[in-house]
Amino acid sequence: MAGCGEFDLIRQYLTGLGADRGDVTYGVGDDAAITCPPASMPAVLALDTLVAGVHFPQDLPAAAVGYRALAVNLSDMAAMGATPAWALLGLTLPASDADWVAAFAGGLDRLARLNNVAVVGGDITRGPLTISLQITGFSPAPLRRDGARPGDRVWVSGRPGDAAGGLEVWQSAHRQTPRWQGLVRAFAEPRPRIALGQALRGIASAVIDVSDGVLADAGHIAEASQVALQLESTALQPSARLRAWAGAAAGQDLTLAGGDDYELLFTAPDEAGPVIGQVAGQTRTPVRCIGRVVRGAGVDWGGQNADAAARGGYRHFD
Ligand SMILES: Nc1ncnc2c1ncn2[C@@H]1O[C@H](COP(=O)(O)OP(=O)(O)O)[C@@H](O)[C@H]1O
Ligand SMILES: Cc1ncc(C[n+]2csc(CCOP(=O)(O)OP(=O)(O)O)c2C)c(N)n1
Ligand SMILES: [Mg+2]
Repeated sequence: MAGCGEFDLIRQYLTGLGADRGDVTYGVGDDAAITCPPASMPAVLALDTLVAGVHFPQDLPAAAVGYRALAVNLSDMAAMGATPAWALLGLTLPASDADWVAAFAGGLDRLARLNNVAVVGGDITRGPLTISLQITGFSPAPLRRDGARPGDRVWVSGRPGDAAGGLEVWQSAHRQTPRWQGLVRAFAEPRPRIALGQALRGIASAVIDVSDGVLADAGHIAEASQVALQLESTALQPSARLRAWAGAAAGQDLTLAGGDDYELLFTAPDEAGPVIGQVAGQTRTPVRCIGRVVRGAGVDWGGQNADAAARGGYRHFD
């Protein structure tokens, strides 16, 4: 790709991505970005890395890769009840492919603008295709995963399992089949639940985003909060479209342990039920009550200990 060295790529495709924010004094172009954090507001910081072949198929369209790189980080902001502000982008590319970078930047830019996030800097290197994105947000009262109490109800947004089903569709001969495009979109374009996360401040006792699978991430709340989560089998059934794709049994497994959902799993006191219903309406986010918090440890699903099943959740080194 003639004329497309590192600095050309940065100048042409990676400068000024996302929203124009008044609190960015200096973005791309110097050794570091300069921003102005709001006075005495807690900052919330996260970083997630996507590796080709591990977090997304090598041949996923570049725009979807850019979108997902930000979406998974926005999901961490959502789980903390934070408002995202600034992102740093670490891009490792096997070759200087200007078309790929342009499409990648387009997908990232679209979601960044929708969420008022400015990409203020980053780094670009040669190597196996990998995207690392660091995000900073702010929250007057960040939510955590360690506050679940016995008696609380457990809730989840959206339809866990659809994204893992969508990845299966993409990796099959049915990638383009119109009938399965809803599942493919659930994987390629997850909708980070930023509005829901912010609205849950002062309501939820614990929140986590579901990246590894519902059972595995429920286990993280249980462990951090030193409680047990009892999940109802009837409330965690595969969606109709996932059942149509995968069948009942495999659809159930994907729902519990597929991962890649980027939905919010949260707990809240029993009496918060009506206000959670209002929040769901106001933020236009489907939420369902899927169980309750009790004394003890671990996760149980439909009366069975789900710790073994949760190990089906994604682990990089097992
Ligand atoms: N290389 C690392 N160095 C320091 N902290 C890390 C590292 N990797 C992960 N963590 C921290 O471990 C915690 C769990 O990380 P992770 O499982 O990736 O969370 P999430 O699913 O929310 O992305 C987070 O607080 C994260 O910041
Ligand atoms: C090609 C491909 N294979 C498998 C998966 C499934 N997968 C890979 S990583 C992962 C879990 C989430 O990744 P992780 O790095 O643990 O994210 P984090 O919890 O840090 O947000 C899942 C479900 C995928 N997304 N893409
Ligand atoms: Mg992570």
